[in-house]
Amino acid sequence: MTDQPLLTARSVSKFYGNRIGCNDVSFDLYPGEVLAIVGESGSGKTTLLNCLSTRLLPTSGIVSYRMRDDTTRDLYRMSEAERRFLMRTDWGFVHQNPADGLRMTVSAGANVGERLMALGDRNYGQIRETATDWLGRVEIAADRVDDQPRAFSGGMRQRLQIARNLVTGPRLVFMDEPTGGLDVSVQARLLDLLRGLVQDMGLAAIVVTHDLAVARLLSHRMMVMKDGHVVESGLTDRLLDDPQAPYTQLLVSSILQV
Ligand SMILES: Nc1ncnc2c1ncn2[C@@H]1O[C@H](COP(=O)(O)OP(=O)(O)OP(=O)(O)O)[C@@H](O)[C@H]1O
Repeated sequence: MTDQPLLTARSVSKFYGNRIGCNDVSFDLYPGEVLAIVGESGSGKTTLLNCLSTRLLPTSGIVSYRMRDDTTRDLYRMSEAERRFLMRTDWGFVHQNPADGLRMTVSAGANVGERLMALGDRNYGQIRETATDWLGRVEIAADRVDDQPRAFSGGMRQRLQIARNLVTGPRLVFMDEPTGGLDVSVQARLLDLLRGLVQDMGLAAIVVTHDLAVARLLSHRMMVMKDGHVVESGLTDRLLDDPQAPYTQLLVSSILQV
C-alpha cells in the first residue's frame, strides 16, 4: 500500500426526494485495500456504491480518484467518455446477479475476451489463450470456453463474471453482494477464490455485503451503515471483535447467534 489514497470520498450524500439514500459519507481507500460496506437492507449500501462508481450522481459531495498517471481527478467532473474508459480498464464491477455483468448469449471465452478487445487487443489467438487461462484461474474447465454462461451453474457464472472483470488488470473493483444468492458451500469456495485473486493482484475493492462473514474474510476495513449514515468504521478485525457503536454491537451479536 502506498501513502496516497486511490479513491477519496468527501461528504457524499444522495437523497431521493426527501428520503435519505446515504448521508455525509467520507473515507479514503488506499491501493490494495479492501473496504466492506455492511448494514441491513435499506441502509444505503447500494446507493453509496453506485455513487462511488459514478453509476449514480450524488446530491452533494466529491469523489476523487488517482489515475494511473498519478493525477487526481474529480469523478463527477469527468466526461462520460472518460468515465466509460475508466470502467473498461481500471475498474471492475461484480454484480450480485451474474446476468447483470455477463452477456448470457455469447460464449464464456468471448465474455472474457470482449474486455480485452475493448482495450484494443486484436490478436484472436492471443485473446483466446488469455481468456482460457483466466477461465482456469476461476476454476472453469478449458473445454467450457465455447459454452454460453446460460449453460453454467450460478457459481460458475459468478466465477466467469469475476474473470471478465479481472482480465484487464483493474486497480479497483466494486462488488455488490458478490456471493449473495449462492448456496452456502458454493459461497465459501467463491470467497476463497476471490480472496486469493484480490491478494495476488493487489486489487483495491469496495464490497457491499450484509454478511459479516464475507466482510471478515475479504476486507481490511469496514464501514457499518444504518439509515444512510456511517455509524462506525475501522479495521475489520477490530470492529468485529470489539464493536463500539451500539448498533454494530447488535449487528455482530445477532449474527453470532445464528
Ligand atoms: N431509486 C430509488 N428511489 C427512491 N428511493 C430509493 C431508491 N433507491 C433506494 N432508495 C431508498 O434509499 C434507501 C437506501 O437504499 P439502498 O438500496 O441503497 O440500501 P441497501 O443497504 O443497499 O439495501 P439492500 O441491501 O436491500 O439492497 C432506502 O430507504 C431505499 O428505499
